[in-house]
Amino acid sequence: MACDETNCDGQISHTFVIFGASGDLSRKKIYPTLWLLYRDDLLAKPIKFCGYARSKLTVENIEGNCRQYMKVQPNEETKYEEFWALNDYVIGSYDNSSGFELLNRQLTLMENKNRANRIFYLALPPSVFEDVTVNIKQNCMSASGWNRVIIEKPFGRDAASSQALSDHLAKLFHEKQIYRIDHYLGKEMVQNLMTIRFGNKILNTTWNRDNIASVLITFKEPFGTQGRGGYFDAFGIIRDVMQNHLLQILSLVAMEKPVSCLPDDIRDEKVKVLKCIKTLTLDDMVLGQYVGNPDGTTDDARNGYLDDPTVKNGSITPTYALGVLKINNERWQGVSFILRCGKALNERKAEVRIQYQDVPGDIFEGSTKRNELVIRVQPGEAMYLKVMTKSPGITFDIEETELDLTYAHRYKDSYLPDAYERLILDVFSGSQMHFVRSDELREAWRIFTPILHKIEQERIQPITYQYGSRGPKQADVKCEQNNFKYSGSYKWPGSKKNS
Ligand SMILES: NC(=O)C1=CN([C@@H]2O[C@H](COP(=O)(O)OP(=O)(O)OC[C@H]3O[C@@H](n4cnc5c(N)ncnc54)[C@H](OP(=O)(O)O)[C@@H]3O)[C@@H](O)[C@H]2O)C=CC1
Ligand SMILES: O=C1O[C@H](COP(=O)(O)O)[C@@H](O)[C@H](O)[C@H]1O
Repeated sequence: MACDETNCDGQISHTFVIFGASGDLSRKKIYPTLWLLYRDDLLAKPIKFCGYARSKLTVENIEGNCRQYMKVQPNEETKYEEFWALNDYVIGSYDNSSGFELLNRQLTLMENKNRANRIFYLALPPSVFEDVTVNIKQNCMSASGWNRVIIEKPFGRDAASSQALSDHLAKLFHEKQIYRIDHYLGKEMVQNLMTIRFGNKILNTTWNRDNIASVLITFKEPFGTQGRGGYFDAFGIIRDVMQNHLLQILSLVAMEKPVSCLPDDIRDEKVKVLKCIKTLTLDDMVLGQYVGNPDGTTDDARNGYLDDPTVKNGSITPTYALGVLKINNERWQGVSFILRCGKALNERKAEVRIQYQDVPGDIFEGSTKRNELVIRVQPGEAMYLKVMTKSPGITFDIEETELDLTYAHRYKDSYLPDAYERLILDVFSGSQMHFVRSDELREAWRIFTPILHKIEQERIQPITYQYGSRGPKQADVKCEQNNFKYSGSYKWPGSKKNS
């Protein structure tokens, strides 16, 4: 009898198959994550791993490719060898069933004819998703255990292509078998958003249009395409970061309280809030593209986006985008949710900034500043609330300070696993809480598709900004117009920016 998602527990072996085992993602993320989970005894046992790709490689070659990304302490060498001894590799193409038949024979051998659960990780470009999933379904499904398929973004490039992919997958697998990874959902502070909101009366009761002026959600990276702009140029920053990572954060910040912490209760609320968001228009956006900084100290910094030889001549693909989203519901009407993301900026940072309204009836002669709750996703997980206080000593002056929860101080001995570690473990345990459901995806594309088409069809020129800068100045203006105030007065001891 074939197993569904619920009737196959008990003593059973597990096999993790990595499609695209020769590639960048596998080398940098998937194998290193599997090793860490294995090292920490977090994976179900017995377990085997099997890579699959077109390249003529061996397990030893794959280990060599991954080595620099594998965190191995000197006393872990024996276990590390044990891990690789559980690995196998099959060579085959993605569009031809013979490779998959061979893979299935190999998996059956590895599983020693035991009952087995299988996880298939597609670390592959989207161009081969369809062929590979059809071939998995036809040739590689375990008949004696459950089967789960992990898919990496991009999940399409607009509403129609994403729907086509969803329809294709739905013909092959149940939604319960499909794990669409958005790795931001595996980050500590993103997972913390639900607790911050619904576990704190003091925050939860102020979490609305009566108290909050604006919400700013930011992603910044301090490097450009580094000569690998080919993929990026076909997608751009809106598809690469805003439509998925930032919108996922927004939905967790803005959704109503779910009826429970069960995955589908949470995802139901995320879908509901996304449905309240109107599609974006050009007026809601600022688009940018970086140019080289002649004084830059590296080649990457001296080169602009268009200098990357893998980027099309005259490309208008944005490398920076700001979008203002409005949520038309009772809680949020009138509050701007500003999403900003960019490459080749001045720093690496991902954060959520909840800016409260000005104090009404101010008695401090205009010297109060807005409260701001900052949830810093990276680098250095932290949450701090900017508050006003009387300056210490013989004075009645007031000043800004903070209630500060810096993880590196408060949770010195805690291990914060990488997003992929959490998410892959979730797949083993069958929790889809931190994965994207097909209706969430549909809503996300509904919001962004019209503006993406307009930018591309009308060739909307992005504003240029210099590599290493904060992005186009127009972005700050748009923030101000949407009730985000930057006072520039906040001081954080030891911060270079403010010293
Ligand atoms: N626990 C901790 O580790 C804590 C650390 N700090 C540190 O203190 C420093 C300052 O705190 P922060 O919360 O950033 O406060 P700021 O008030 O200095 O910055 C607030 C926001 O304004 C943006 N900004 C900067 N310049 C301008 C400008 N000219 N016009 C409009 N917006 C601007 C900032 O960066 P941008 O727009 O470029 O993204 C940021 O989003 C940070 O480095 C922070 O990490 C503070 C508290 C606790
Ligand atoms: O999904 C993506 O995310 C990375 C940034 O991930 P992070 O965990 O390092 O913040 C980004 O570089 C890439 O362009 C994008 O596709």
